[in-house]
Amino acid sequence: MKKFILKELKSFKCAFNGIYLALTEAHIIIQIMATVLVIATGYYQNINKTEWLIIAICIAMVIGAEMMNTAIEKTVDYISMEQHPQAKSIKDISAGAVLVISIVAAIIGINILFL
Ligand SMILES: Nc1ncnc2c1ncn2[C@@H]1O[C@H](COP(=O)(O)OP(=O)(O)OP(=O)(O)O)[C@@H](O)[C@H]1O
Repeated sequence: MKKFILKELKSFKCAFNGIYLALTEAHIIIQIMATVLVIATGYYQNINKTEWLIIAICIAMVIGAEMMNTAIEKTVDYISMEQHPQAKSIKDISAGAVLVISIVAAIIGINILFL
């Protein structure tokens, strides 16, 4: 049991290190700045509990997707820095996934905060 708990704690430590590493990435820093703006606007507009929860899901989806995208980009670059159509497809699809989530999050955010 003790071994299991120690292993879980180590996994948590690695995951927190992942968050720390992500915070050094330009795209993530921009997402964090956007998040601060959204939260400030939420307070200003005095949105209700349900709206805060929906906003929280959107923020987590966008930042989580951006972190996954960064991990995929780093994996591709780690395997090879060589230019290759397959590497381009992988990175473009991954970036496209972030875009899809960001567009939906923006539509939801605009509806809750401004309409
Ligand atoms: N090895 C590669 N082979 C072919 N095309 C690539 C390759 N690496 C990147 N690209 C193309 O360049 C684009 C930008 O790649 P890059 O790795 O610079 O990502 P980015 O979105 O600019 O993120 P970051 O600024 O974090 O590096 C990719 O979406 C892809 O179209």
